Amino acid sequence: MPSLTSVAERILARAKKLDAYLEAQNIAYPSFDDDTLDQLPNELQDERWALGNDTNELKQLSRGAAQTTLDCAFNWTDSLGLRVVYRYKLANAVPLDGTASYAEIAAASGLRENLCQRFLRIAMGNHIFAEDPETQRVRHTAASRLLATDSGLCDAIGLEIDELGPASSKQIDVWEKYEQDVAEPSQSAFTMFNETDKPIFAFFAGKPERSRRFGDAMRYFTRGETWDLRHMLTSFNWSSIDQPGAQVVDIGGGNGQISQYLARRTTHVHYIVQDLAHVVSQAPSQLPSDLADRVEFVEHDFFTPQTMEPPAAFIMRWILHNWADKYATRILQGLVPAMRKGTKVLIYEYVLEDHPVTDLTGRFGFQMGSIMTTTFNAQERTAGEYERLLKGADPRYVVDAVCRPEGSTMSIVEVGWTG
Ligand SMILES: C[S@@+](CC[C@H](N)C(=O)[O-])C[C@H]1O[C@@H](n2cnc3c(N)ncnc32)[C@H](O)[C@@H]1O
Repeated sequence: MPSLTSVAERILARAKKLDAYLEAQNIAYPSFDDDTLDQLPNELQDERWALGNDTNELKQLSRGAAQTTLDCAFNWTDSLGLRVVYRYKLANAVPLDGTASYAEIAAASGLRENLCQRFLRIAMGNHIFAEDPETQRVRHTAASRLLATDSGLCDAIGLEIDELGPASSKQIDVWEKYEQDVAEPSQSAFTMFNETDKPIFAFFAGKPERSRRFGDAMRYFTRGETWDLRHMLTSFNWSSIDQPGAQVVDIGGGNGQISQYLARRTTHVHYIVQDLAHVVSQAPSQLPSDLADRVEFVEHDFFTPQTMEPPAAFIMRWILHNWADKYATRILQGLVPAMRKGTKVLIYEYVLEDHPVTDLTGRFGFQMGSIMTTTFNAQERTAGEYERLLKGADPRYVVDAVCRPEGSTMSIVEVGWTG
């Protein structure tokens, strides 16, 4: 194990690099009032996240085994503080460039003054809001200001703290009531918590605001460079299938976002977006008219066998991770009647590392996995788990490559067919 000093020196070297850039560009050092590190160029953003990872390591080493584990156990109190802030819209009760007393925040939010004070002070422990030591008036920090001004961030936080986090409290009850390999989306922690037997999206059908928040939160989480669809282009050789007459089937393709993107970057391929009737009936109205002859929407339930001629490829983004192995197997078996030698299945998913990850940025996949379990009784998978899933669905499936391009969150599992 490196000495504390050597970890600290790594941190110092990274901090110096960031400071040097800020100084050269005349940008202020970051503070809890002004998150200037967002202005770093892409190549230094990696350095910034590495600084956070090293700092977290030093923090855990210095707090020690017992206290670090207790910190983990006490996380729920921070979550509760943030949930109170979110639910009572306390960020909107403080002027963006001024201050408010606890009594004023209480009057604006409807939360009792003593509760405002107690829970805002919990949030302040994480530099979400600050209190003037003399007047005890509350002002914004960079974080609390974002809660008042960035609706995407607010929805992302709301989904985690007010929807999925509370639902996860039922996870162990689900295993005890059903079985540990429960596969039904209608028997998830989410459904048990919400006292429904409807899977999440059917449940949301009667709840437009929760449904909107879910959609907007997903858009927030998947914005930015590492999610950019351009990574799809470098993770597979599209020119190998871009021939006259070629067809690509976008399984559960929703509004056809992936197919539209690929249609603009390939010349010949015709894209068939398959989805359920209610999606397929709406999606074509959002299709740009210049893509009308390249992208087609067809109703197809992916649990039923394909009846079309073998296409050049099937693509699936964010499909298999929503389903337990039992159902993911059926989805893959549904493709079999349209598989021939040369047909590809391109699974575009987060592919989980097959070892524990301790750095803060790399833990994302495991967090996603917990979300899939709580919500659908599903999971993220490692490359080995995809391989086993495919072989179990049909031994003629073969994993040709797993490619995660530099800078990409997502990977393509490229699957062939031995015939
Ligand atoms: C998480 S979304 C992914 C959408 C799209 N692939 C994308 O990456 O933007 C899952 C999609 O699967 C579709 N879906 C769910 N059950 C389905 C089924 N039985 N047959 C076909 N599509 C289904 C949903 O309507 C939704 O469009």
